[in-house]
Amino acid sequence: MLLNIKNLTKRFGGLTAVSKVTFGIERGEIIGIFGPNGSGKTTTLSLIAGILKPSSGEIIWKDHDISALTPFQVAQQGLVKTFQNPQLFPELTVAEHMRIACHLHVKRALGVGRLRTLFGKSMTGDLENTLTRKIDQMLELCRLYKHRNDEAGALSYGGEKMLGVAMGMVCDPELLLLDEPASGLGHDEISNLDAVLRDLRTHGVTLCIIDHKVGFLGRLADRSIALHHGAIIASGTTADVLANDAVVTAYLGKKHA
Ligand SMILES: Nc1ncnc2c1ncn2[C@@H]1O[C@H](COP(=O)(O)OP(=O)(O)OP(=O)(O)O)[C@@H](O)[C@H]1O
Repeated sequence: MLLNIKNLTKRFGGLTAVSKVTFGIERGEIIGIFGPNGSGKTTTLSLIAGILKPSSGEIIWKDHDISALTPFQVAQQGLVKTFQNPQLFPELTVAEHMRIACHLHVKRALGVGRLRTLFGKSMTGDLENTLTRKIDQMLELCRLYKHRNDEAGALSYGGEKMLGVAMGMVCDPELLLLDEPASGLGHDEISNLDAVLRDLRTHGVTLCIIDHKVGFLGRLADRSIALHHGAIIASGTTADVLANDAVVTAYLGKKHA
């Protein structure tokens, strides 16, 4: 098991946002997390990414408990979270954002030792060229290469969200945690996202995805969990979870096509 979450609990004062959540993720899987607004999805991902600290429970990554690590230390271990709405600089280009993600997340936070791991032994030659190659590769993967010299302010909303994914990918995650990557996207943008995420998996990345879009995540995720009031109410194959009576009642409100 790549990641093992055991009895994960997060309380904000008197509110229990995440309650004894237990699930695992195998390498190469795409895991979906469903649930109505306020059910604890983002809090769960933020706990895994080290952005929040659990009130109790364990987050075991390759046999080590990472629940006390900082977000940078968690990223160093290979777990990276993207944000629902990435905060971009409108006047900087797509490539410049990627460079910021490289330098901030990789060079400064993760250290030169990690850079060597990322870019291989040849890195000692020309770091700039290596970084540029890495950035171009990730922009190609995320279908953003043709926009590399465009200012972020000129991107569509879908392009902005995809840049957030690309910036996460340049940190070379083993597990990418995606917070509502399809929210606000149109049909064509969702098809594009679907294709990109499948390519990321082929590229060797394990994915854990929150989304409200049942059709999108239903097609993509191998397995899913459904949360309600912070607790898991169903888990299993995505088709089984979406057909589960408790999920239909709590989340979907009615049977879906
Ligand atoms: N920092 C915080 N302080 C206090 N309460 C919080 C905090 N963050 C989240 N909550 C509460 O915890 C509960 C779970 O929130 P969370 O954002 O994890 O839900 P969600 O399932 O991601 O919802 P959505 O689909 O609307 O994004 C909600 O009741 C929310 O108001």
